[in-house]
Amino acid sequence: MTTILDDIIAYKRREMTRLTAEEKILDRTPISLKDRLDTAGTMGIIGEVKRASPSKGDINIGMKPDEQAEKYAAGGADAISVLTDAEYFKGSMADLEAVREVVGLPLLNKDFIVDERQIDRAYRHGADIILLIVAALDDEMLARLFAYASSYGLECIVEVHTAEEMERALEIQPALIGINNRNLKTFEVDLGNTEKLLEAYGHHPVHFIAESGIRTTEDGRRMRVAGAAALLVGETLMAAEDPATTIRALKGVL
Ligand SMILES: O=C(O)c1ccccc1NCC(=O)[C@H](O)[C@H](O)COP(=O)(O)O
Repeated sequence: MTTILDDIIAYKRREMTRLTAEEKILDRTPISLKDRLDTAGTMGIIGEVKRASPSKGDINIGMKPDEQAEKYAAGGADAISVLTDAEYFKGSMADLEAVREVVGLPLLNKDFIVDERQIDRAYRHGADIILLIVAALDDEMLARLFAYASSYGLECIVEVHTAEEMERALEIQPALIGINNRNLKTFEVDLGNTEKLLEAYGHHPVHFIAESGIRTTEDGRRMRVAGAAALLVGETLMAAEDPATTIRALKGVL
């Protein structure tokens, strides 16, 4: 049986055939999230701009990504994540650009990367960080895309959900590893996943980012105690009346 992740990746491969390779031009230095987390005294927060998702359907289709990101920045977010996939998340590269226009924070192009051309595009549209989902890539492709992103100075959040994926991620020695609490096959969310994986792997010299399902300051505290350096928060901030206050509360969890 195919999963939603299989469907998304198949769609991405088809989408890539419409993207042409462009000359690689290095005309800016990406902003580092790693450097920021190296010196952060509080929990790092990556606020996500998310219009819709496969698990929730429409979240806030009509929101203005630049205004949403400004609210996150006002609350002290350490980075902004923008979902750019159109088919499943109703995002776009225009959303990423709109956010780039208004914030000077590290900017994550959150998409399902299977091809170098997506990395060219991320850099051109102002991203500082890309996401590499271990479950979507074989070892050779993971290493190749990681090296290609690094050649632009882009950082990678290497995303894992299982111990096996963690082992594969550590092989390429990334500075940032995202642990997804959402099972992308079943959509089940379990914060215990970050706790379990950090108990086994938290000693590695990596900034671990707890992703998905963070709703309350108690959730944030759990992730901090487990050893997470940062939280990636989407739906909770999209639903918050005052996202800046929610971010301040999450930053202060310990
Ligand atoms: O959010 C989904 O439904 C989803 C489904 C399939 C693949 C990826 C998905 N989400 C991407 C993410 O990683 C989350 O948007 C991110 O971690 C924030 O999660 P949340 O705070 O629960 O919105």
